[in-house]
Amino acid sequence: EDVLYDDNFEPDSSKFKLVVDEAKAPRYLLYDVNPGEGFNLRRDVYMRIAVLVRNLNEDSPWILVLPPWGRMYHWKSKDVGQQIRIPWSTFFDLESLRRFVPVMEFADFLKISPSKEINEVYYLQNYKEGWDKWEEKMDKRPCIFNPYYFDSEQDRWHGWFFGYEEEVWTKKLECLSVMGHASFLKPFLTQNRTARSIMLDRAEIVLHDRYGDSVFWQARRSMRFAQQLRDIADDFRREFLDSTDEKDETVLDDDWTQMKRNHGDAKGGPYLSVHLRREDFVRSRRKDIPSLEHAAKQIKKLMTKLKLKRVFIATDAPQNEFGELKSYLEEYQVYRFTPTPEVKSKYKDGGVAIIDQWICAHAKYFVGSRESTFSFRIQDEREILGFDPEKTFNRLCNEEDKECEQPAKWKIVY
Ligand SMILES: C[C@@H]1O[C@H](OP(=O)(O)OP(=O)(O)OC[C@H]2O[C@@H](n3cnc4c(=O)[nH]c(N)nc43)[C@H](O)[C@@H]2O)[C@@H](O)[C@H](O)[C@@H]1O
Repeated sequence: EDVLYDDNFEPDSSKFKLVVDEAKAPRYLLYDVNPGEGFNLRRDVYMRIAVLVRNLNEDSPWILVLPPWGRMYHWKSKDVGQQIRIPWSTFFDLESLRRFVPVMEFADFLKISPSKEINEVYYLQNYKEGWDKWEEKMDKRPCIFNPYYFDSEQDRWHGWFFGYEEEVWTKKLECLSVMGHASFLKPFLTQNRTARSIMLDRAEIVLHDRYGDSVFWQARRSMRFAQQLRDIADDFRREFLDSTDEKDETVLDDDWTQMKRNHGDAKGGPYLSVHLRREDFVRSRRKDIPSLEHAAKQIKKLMTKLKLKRVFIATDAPQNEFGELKSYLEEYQVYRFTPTPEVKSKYKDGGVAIIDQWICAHAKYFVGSRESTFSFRIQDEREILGFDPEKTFNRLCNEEDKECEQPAKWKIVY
């Protein structure tokens, strides 16, 4: 059964900054991440793969196929229907992504591959025996764990495939033990000339090529949130927090490639923003997560120091915990974003998380939670907007943690 690719399909290629060799048909790189990982770690994995695909495009055209969002452990809302097969355009601005690397939605990939086959799937894994010395290497190995299942009648492998498990399949599945950076896979991918579409599952196994360099930041800057979500967050800022881009000096350039800010350019709105990570972190990071009362104490101290009246709380806490926190902060105006049923059903838990992040990104001062990638992504956003790092790289501490070491300052590089 041949895979019928439409070679003329170019997803809005006018925006590509990359020179795509017209003579060669593009190839497709797909990826997925360990099901246990949350939204913001997945965004980090996207960056690793986007840098790889950009690197691949230096030699021949490759398109990164965006893995639909879903089946996320933290996305628990029951009132919004099943949270699977969510396209990237719900959350991100595809035009911005395409200024860094050619991307297409998985649903569009399926349209141009009617047989619904992904030619080859490589399930990445660590080395079973562990390692003494870190060195870049990869080897085909027996699978340590294999979540795919084989249909011997049809000679096909099936698996989750982003919620398309009924339709999508592959003939070839292999496990690859890898220790290395994302672009270490480049020779493996380019020397394989037969497969038009290749998927890397468990892509979080590979590392960033160069964490924190200018290419890393280009990938990060390209991940602009969808306009519709930014609009909802901006309306909330205007209505409740006396915050607009003009006043706060956070106006965005339309094209991120043209945008360059110095630290301190952004002033931010007259409120403190807090990312208070609760839920599973309360149990799994007992030493880091403060009690609600102690969180309130730290918030009060900041409010006094910064002479602010308003505080915005982004949190995954249930409403009763939020109520408790609020009760300790009676002298202040305490806000939480609560979506209307329409917004919730349209944008779901992921969209609400983004709205929270965008509001946090625009405050005069931000304080987050230790080792939460949700807080990290807010920090990067503030670096892009041009805040003073002192007003960004802060965290709440547990009452027992007397040192209260503050987060590393990963400053933007252009
Ligand atoms: C246990 C670990 O937790 C790690 O979580 P961590 O880094 O905080 O951050 P995330 O990877 O984003 O996962 C946390 C999820 O919880 C929800 N959430 C957390 N904080 C907020 C908030 O302030 N507002 C809203 N609206 N939602 C929030 C949201 O769905 C978010 O994607 C994962 O990345 C790891 O993969 C792993 O699962």
